[in-house]
Amino acid sequence: MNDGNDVVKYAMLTKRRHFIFVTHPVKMERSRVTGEAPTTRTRILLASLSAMVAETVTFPIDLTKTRMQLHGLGSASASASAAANAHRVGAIGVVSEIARQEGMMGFYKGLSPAIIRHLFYTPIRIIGYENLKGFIVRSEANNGESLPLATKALVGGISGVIAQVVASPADLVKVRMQADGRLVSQGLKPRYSGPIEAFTKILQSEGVKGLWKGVVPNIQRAFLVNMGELACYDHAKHFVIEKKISGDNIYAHTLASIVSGLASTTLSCPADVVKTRMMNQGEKAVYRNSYDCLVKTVRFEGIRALWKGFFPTWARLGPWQFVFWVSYEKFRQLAGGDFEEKSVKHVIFFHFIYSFVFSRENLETRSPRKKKGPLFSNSPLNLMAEAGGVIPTIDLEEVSDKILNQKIREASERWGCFRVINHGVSLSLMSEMKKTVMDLFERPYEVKVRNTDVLLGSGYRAPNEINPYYEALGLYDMASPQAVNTFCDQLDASADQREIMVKYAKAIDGLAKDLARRLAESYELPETEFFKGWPSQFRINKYHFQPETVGKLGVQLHTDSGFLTILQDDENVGGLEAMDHSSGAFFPINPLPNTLAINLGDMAAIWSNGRLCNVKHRVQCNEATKRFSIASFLLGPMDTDLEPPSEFVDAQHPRLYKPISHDGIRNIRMTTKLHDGEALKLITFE
Ligand SMILES: O=C(O)CCC(=O)C(=O)O
Ligand SMILES: [Fe+2]
Repeated sequence: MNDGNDVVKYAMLTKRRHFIFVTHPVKMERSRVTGEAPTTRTRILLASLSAMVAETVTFPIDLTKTRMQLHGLGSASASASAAANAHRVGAIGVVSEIARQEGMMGFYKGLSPAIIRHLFYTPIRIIGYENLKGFIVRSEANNGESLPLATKALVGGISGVIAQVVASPADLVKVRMQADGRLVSQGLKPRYSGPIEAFTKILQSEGVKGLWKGVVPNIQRAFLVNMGELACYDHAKHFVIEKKISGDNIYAHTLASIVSGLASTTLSCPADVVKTRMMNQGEKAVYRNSYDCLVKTVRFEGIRALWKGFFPTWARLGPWQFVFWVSYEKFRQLAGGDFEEKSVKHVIFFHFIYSFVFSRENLETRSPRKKKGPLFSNSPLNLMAEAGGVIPTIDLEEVSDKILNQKIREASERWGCFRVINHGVSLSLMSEMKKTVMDLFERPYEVKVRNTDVLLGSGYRAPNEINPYYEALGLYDMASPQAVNTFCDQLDASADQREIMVKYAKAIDGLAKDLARRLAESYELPETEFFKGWPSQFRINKYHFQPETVGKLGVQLHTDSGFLTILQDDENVGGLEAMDHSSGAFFPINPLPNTLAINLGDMAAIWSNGRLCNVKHRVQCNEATKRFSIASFLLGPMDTDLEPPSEFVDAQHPRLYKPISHDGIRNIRMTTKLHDGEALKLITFE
């Protein structure tokens, strides 16, 4: 069964009548033993089968990784706080949780879309590589000479690119179905019933072009991965055989696959880092393009930053390549004999079973959180948060302090934001304050500019070119009655307004400190007044939303730099959105009268050694109505460096951030323009 293809022509037959992978010097002639070699069609099927085996064997690793992210347990791309949480439960905890709650089959949810993708991607790149190489060898004058590694690398890269372009729709279907799985895990309805429906729906709603969304970063990665994988496997294998380290057997295949796993991880890691950063930078572009991102990452964080997340990537690529190559070689051996006909049929049968019969069983169709999980149990608080995609609401009059503290901690770790009711700030004070705020913005420009900065950016901000709909007034430090009075003087506030301001500042400051203390208590820390002497900043915001601003951003995606923010958001006009740090999805923080919204900021992530989530949020214009909000920030130590209490640091939770004051973190944010929490990456320990 030889279709005379080029690889076959130059491949080497071993004594056991099978071909080893691709061409090689010295023994380049065609075999005279049988002439039997797997045809292109057979090799496509064998590569598919091997990819299925590799995907099936290593899928649990991927699933564990995804689950860790869902738990907010971090990965290369998740936030630093998530990464820190990862230490707490870790991969072993997640694995045993899946096994306990869902049994062995729990490890294989979502396998089908992942396999479908490989049924396109892997055979194309493997057979593409083999055939393309055979073609080059044939056209070379020195027929029979080995190709240099660089040529192999190029051929590997090109094959990967072609495969990725063809497999892109399948890749998209896989990604969408996995995202669907997350919807299901949050109690929401999935969008697609299986891969076929996903494909047709994407085609209908997004057109043919929609099927190739995100193809560019993916082909960049495919180039690097395949350059590493195909060329290094090929080269390493022949090296091992030629140097007689091993014969052409499982040992050679194992050694070569280890080399290829390491090489492809090393090559693709920087691309992953750049891709993640580009994708996470939101509307306010920090990096102009991938190259700029690469340069800035190296400049600010050193060259090693490009290999952040090496281990999680390798943990998947390494075993995958090992299983793939060893099975592919084995199947090829078998295909040389009588096995072939039968195996082809088996492969087709397996394709069918895997791809379509199990296709509905996509990732996370049963929520891992339906039962009690170690990190984030399904307390009513959390179910509420997840079912409607709204942040948790916590009643501060909860009878049990212990339960209340626990709720505050859970919400702060998982979401980094929550609403509080029965917070002790009276409704009348809140509405008087709102009226005062609206009135202060009515002052003429000459008056408003008297509200000068104490700290950079603490005073008046007029609408400007970059942000024409946003205006703010503010003061530092709101815990000081004198500073509040100065602010009132600047703005010609009436005696009544002054009184309201002072009362409001006192109430909010008390609440902020109460919440901070409760957090410390929830971790059973001996030092619960850790925030003593920390200043607070106060800012009132006015959004000049108009019909033409609908859909635009009033405030860009950012984290608050301080420890904790209390926000009296507009009770009538929505638009505030927070990002779920584990999925990257935005969810609205809808207005809820008589409540306050709480955000955790950068200082909280530093203090807790990454446990608390510095939530990313933004304000979007949804309607053409003016919006007002009143934000109070408990900042952090001004001129002493903040370090996590020793309880947050141990062997499993190594120290994440270098000690820094609030002023320090603010300066980094200002100079690097990283306002979305990414500045913390610049102070991490390697
Ligand atoms: O206006 C809002 O609702 C949010 C404002 C905000 O995020 C901030 O001032 O830091
Ligand atoms: Fe904010």
